[in-house]
Amino acid sequence: MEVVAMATAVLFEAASYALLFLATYWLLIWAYRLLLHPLSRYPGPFLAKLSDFHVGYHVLNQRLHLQTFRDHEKYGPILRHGPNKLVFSNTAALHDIYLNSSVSKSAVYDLTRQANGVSNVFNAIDKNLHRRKSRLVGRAINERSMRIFEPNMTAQIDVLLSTLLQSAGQPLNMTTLVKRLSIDIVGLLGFGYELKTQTDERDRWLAEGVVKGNFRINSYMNFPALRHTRMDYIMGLIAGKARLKYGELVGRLIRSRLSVARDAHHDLYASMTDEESLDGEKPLPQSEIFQEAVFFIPAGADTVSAAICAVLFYITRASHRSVYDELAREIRHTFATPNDVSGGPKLMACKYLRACIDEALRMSPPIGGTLLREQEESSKTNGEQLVVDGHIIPHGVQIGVSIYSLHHNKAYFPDPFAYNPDRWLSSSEEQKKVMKEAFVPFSIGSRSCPGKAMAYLEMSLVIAKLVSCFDISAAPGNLGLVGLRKMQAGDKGEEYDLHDVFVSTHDGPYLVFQPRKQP
Ligand code: HEM
Repeated sequence: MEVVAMATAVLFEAASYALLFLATYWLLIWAYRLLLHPLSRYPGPFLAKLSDFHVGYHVLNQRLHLQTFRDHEKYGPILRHGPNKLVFSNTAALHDIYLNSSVSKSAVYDLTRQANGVSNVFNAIDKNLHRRKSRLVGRAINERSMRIFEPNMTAQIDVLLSTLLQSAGQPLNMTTLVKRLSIDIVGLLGFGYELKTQTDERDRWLAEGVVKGNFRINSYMNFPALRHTRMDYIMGLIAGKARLKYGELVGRLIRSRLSVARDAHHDLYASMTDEESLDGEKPLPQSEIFQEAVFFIPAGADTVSAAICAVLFYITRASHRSVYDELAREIRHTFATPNDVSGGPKLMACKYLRACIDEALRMSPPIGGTLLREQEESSKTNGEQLVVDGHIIPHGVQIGVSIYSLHHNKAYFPDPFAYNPDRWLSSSEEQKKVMKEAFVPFSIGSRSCPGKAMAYLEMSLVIAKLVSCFDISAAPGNLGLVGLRKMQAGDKGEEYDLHDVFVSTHDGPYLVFQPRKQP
């Protein structure tokens, strides 16, 4: 009995010492981060100075882009947003970070790799590896390739139009329909595969699966502790079933692609193995090519669908009636029927359409978070100094510009919460220059989006065809409010509600489509 009591007392004492040690350890770390850390003089939320919990909480809430904006409003253009992280909201920092050859993607991108460890163009941090992948992927989705791919895209958009014709007069959730459309398009682009989620139920779960996958990687990137603790297990469970299904689907896509000739489709696989494109280089191993094709699903589907739904949301708000009328006038004047809408000089000349798209991308950027970067290893070892917006950045500090905050910075975009396509057309040349410099939905520099040409083509074709084919209005009653963000006191205007999971996800708008009489 006595031995048990003694052992319990010893254990109790050991546990107390361990707790005391842990408490002292964390107190010292927090005191260091608060008072002595090289970033201690930078303003930011108290909790963010001590730990990643501030950012982690808002990441799990899918509202980090909005919180970062609010923190900028409170603390100014330079924000300490983690013990070792600085976030900016101005163009000087944008250039110093993203156009700087001594800066690379942050090591947090490593956390987005698949279990097999193979990297893709998005998470390849090594510059040489990235350059090679980027050249090959870029060729598959540049403007030239898009001209060849356009008939596939148009055929899918026509499926959407026929769905809308069949349900004319009913309120329809555009998030559901546009996500299916954009997934079907990237399936064709990546693998030459007809997923047919617009017309067939089988793979419709993919839309939700992509969101879960994005949520997981975004949580890891912003709150890396999740990756290294048992939380990973919980996150795995959240994404678990979807991940298995995803693996099964990818296997099916690859088997189907390999069962036909290389040039049977104009897709990423054909482009990346084309001798002319390779220009004497060795092709990437098949596993890597398919890794790129798989990445097209989150990269090319949810981004474009967020943008299209945002445009549809803004142009159908009652307060934007004049925007809708002007857009309809331009499209219907340029194209006699929906079938006449195609890529090329006429579509490019639709300046108001482009302004409507750009204004939606500004207010509701599909990737609105902070793309984290850090000083290159080689630059550190050469003893070079990294200077951002006049600040010397200590080695190892994570840096980035919050795209949502930049796009809502009053210094560049007066009245930032007003959806005003005209700002892109009728502002002074000087003001246009200021806005263009601060408008970065596709990011800038060597890691900017190679899918920009495809995205503009898809967004323009969808909006132009819809406006040409239908009279569109917001659904009546409460359904018409789905997608409207609850604004904070002081935010004027109406904004499309995006949930930040790296690539944003969304719901609504619910719209009603009335077919127009065609000539
Ligand atoms: C409106 C639509 C789109 C937006 C707003 C957008 C935005 C972006 C942004 C901000 C990045 C940089 C991410 C980072 O630095 O971590 C990026 C990267 C990328 N995007 Fe897009 N994107 C769009 C559409 C597309 C499409 C249609 C594709 C192709 C199917 C695509 C393929 C990629 C790829 C492959 C990367 C990685 C590039 C690299 O790291 O070198 N994107 N995109």
